[in-house]
Amino acid sequence: MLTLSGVSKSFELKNGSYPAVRQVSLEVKAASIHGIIGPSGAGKSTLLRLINLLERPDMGTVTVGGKELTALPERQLRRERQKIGMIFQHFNLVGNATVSRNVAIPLELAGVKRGERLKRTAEVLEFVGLADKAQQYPAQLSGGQRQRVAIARALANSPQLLLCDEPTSALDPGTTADILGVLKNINAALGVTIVIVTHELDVVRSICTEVSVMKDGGIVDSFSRGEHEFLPPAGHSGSYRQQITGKAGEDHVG
Ligand SMILES: Nc1ncnc2c1ncn2[C@@H]1O[C@H](COP(=O)(O)OP(=O)(O)OP(=O)(O)O)[C@@H](O)[C@H]1O
Repeated sequence: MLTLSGVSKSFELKNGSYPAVRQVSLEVKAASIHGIIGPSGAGKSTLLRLINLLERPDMGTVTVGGKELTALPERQLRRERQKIGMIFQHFNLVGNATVSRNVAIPLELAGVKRGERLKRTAEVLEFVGLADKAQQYPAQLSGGQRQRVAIARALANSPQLLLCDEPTSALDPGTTADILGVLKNINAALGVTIVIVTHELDVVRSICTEVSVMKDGGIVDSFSRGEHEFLPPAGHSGSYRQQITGKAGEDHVG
């Protein structure tokens, strides 16, 4: 579904160049929920932004749904990007637009006609359980409701892939469980592949089917629910794999 091949990204700083992502190759299976975990500064968010080319890789290729995004001219890239939804830790809603308008923005950008836009907006708001909030403004909603609006907006153009950057880090535990339920449902009911960057091991335990561990810009370990059972939190330290599955892993963080 998604293939990264030898992808690298450096940032130019005053005192030289900083390699945030180094030579990452990664295969994300269709209809999986793929978690990317690792310590702060490991390059997780940068890697996620490289998938939809919000950041351009310095090297390597990004292929989504059989199309090599890194080879596309800008216009075609914009069209392909519409098939990739994204949500963020702080929701990134437009404050002076209603819930309904927020959700309709990507449809407007995609050139969808008004009638179809209204229909689709109502559909996705219904899907996330916010049909009754359509005419409210983001400031009138709770954190969990705002993230639901952001999810509805990300789903508006019927994406095949949903990228989630710390989607529950600003939410309390109850609301986190709620939002994870919505993401699980998107994956199960709509078959959308999900890539989720998180530093919360519980998020990985509760919804991910595959896990990549990042450290210093590279992927240092990967494992799946198929090969290991994910355990409830035991509170012990050790590698990320150890904390999630109880089995020794290849990273030695924590
Ligand atoms: N636009 C930028 N310009 C300069 N440096 C950047 C930029 N974006 C990220 N970095 C640096 O790249 C490194 C990786 O950042 P990134 O946000 O990808 O890490 P992360 O694993 O997501 O961390 P966190 O969990 O703290 O969000 C960090 O050292 C960060 O300071």
